[in-house]
Amino acid sequence: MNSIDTYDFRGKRAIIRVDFNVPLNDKLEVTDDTRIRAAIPTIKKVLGGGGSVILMSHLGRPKNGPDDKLSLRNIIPAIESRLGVKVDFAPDCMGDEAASKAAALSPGQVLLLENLRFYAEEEGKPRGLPDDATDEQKAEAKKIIKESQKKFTEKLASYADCYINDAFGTAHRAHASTALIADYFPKDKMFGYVMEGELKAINLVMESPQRPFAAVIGGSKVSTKIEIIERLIEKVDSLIIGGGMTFTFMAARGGRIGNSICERDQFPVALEILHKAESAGVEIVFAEDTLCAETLGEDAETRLYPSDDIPDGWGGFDIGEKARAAFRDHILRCKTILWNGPVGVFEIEKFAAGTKAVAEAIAEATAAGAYSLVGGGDSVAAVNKLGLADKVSYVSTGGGALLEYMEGRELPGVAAIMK
Ligand SMILES: Nc1ncnc2c1ncn2[C@@H]1O[C@H](COP(=O)(O)OP(=O)(O)O)[C@@H](O)[C@H]1O
Ligand SMILES: O=C(OP(=O)(O)O)[C@H](O)COP(=O)(O)O
Repeated sequence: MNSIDTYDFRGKRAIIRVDFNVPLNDKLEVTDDTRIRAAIPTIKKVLGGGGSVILMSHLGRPKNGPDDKLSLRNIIPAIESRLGVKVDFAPDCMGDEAASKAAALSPGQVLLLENLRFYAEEEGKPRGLPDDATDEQKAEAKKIIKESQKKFTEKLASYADCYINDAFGTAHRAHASTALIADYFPKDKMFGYVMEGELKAINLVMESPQRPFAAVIGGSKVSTKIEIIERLIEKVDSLIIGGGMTFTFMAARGGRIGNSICERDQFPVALEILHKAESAGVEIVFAEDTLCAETLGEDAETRLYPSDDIPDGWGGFDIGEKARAAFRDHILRCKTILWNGPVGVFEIEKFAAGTKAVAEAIAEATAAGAYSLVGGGDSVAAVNKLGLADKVSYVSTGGGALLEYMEGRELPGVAAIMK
C-alpha cells in the first residue's frame, strides 16, 4: 500500500476526496471549519512535494441537481484562508472546464470541483422515480444509474495521476468518489493524513487502550447507539451514560421519568444492555440527579430531581449537580476516555452545564496523561464551543463513519484503499 509520506508527487496531479460537508449560515459562510482545517496537511504535503491538487467533496444532501446554497463555491474563502494558496473552481465536476482546468494544473496549484452530489451518479442511487414505480421500473433505473456511475467515476479518475482518500466523515459511504474511483489507481492510491489519523486514534482506543477505559455516551436516543454500546461493553471498564437516552433506561427499570424523552419500544434492548454489562463486569454510571424543567427554554424554571423519580409535567434536560461531580471524578480516574454525544440539551445555555463539565473533565484528565477521543457532530461542536478542542487527544471529523468503524464494520472508503 502507498503512503502519502513516501509517495513521489513531483509533477503529479492528485485528486483528493475530502469531506468539506461543513455547516453554513444564512449568509452561506462556513460556521465551523474543523473539516477544512483537518485536510490542510494532506493538501500541503502534495503541493510541497511538487504536485498539484484537485479537491472533490459533497456538501449537504442535494437531491435535485445544482443548488446555489449547496455550492462548494461558498467555501472557497474558508479553504484559501486556511491553506494560504489560491483555489480555482470548476463549476461543474463533469464539465469540459473541469477537465481542461485539471489538465492545465501546474505544480503548487489547487482546483476545487463543484459538489459531487449535484449528480445522482456520485451516490449511484436513482433519483426522481415516481412513488408508485413498479419493482421492474426500479430495477431498470438502478441498472441505468450504475452504468452512468461508471462513466462518472471514470471521468473523475481521468483528471488525475493519483488518488488520495482523506474523507473520513464519508468513509462509510460506497460512493463514486469515496470507493469506486480507487480501482482506477491500483498503484497510485493512498490515505491522506485525516484518514490515517482517524484510523490510528480509533484503533488505539478500541484495540489497545490504557486502563481504566471509560466511554461517555450521550445523545437523545438509545436506538441510534445500540450497536456501539454493545461493542463498547466488550472493550471498556465503565460506561457513563448521559443525555436523553438515560430516561429509556430509567423507565425500563421501573423509574418515574415525567415528561422526559423516552423510547418505550427500546425497553427490552435497554434491559439487555444492562444485563450484558453486568455479565461482562462493566460498570454503568448513570446520572444520579437530573436538571428538569416544565418546558424547554432559556427562561425555564428548573428543579433537580433524582433521575428515576421525576414528577409528571417535568422533563429532564441535563445531568444534575451530583452527577456532574460524579462523572468528573470517574473521568479523572481513567487513562482512556471516549466521548460521543452531549449529556444534555447543550444548545440551550441553561442545560449546557453537564456537557461542559464532561468536556472540562476530559480535558483535565488529558492534561494528567490520559488519552481522549471525542467524536460525533454534537460532542465535537461542544468541545469547539468551549475552546477545548486542543485540550483533548483527538477530535474525530466523523459522525456516522466513526460510529460504524467503532462498531467493527468495514468502511467502503477504507476497504477501497486497502484492497
Ligand atoms: N435530556 C435530553 N433530552 C432531549 N434531548 C437531549 C437530551 N440530552 C441531549 N439531547 C440532545 O441530543 C442531541 C445529540 O444527540 P446525538 O446526535 O446522538 O449526538 P452526537 O451528534 O454527538 O452523536 C442534541 O441535539 C441534544 O440536544
Ligand atoms: O457529515 C457527514 O456525516 P455525519 O453527519 O455522520 O458527521 C458526512 O459528510 C457524510 O454525509 P452523509 O451522511 O450525507 O453521507
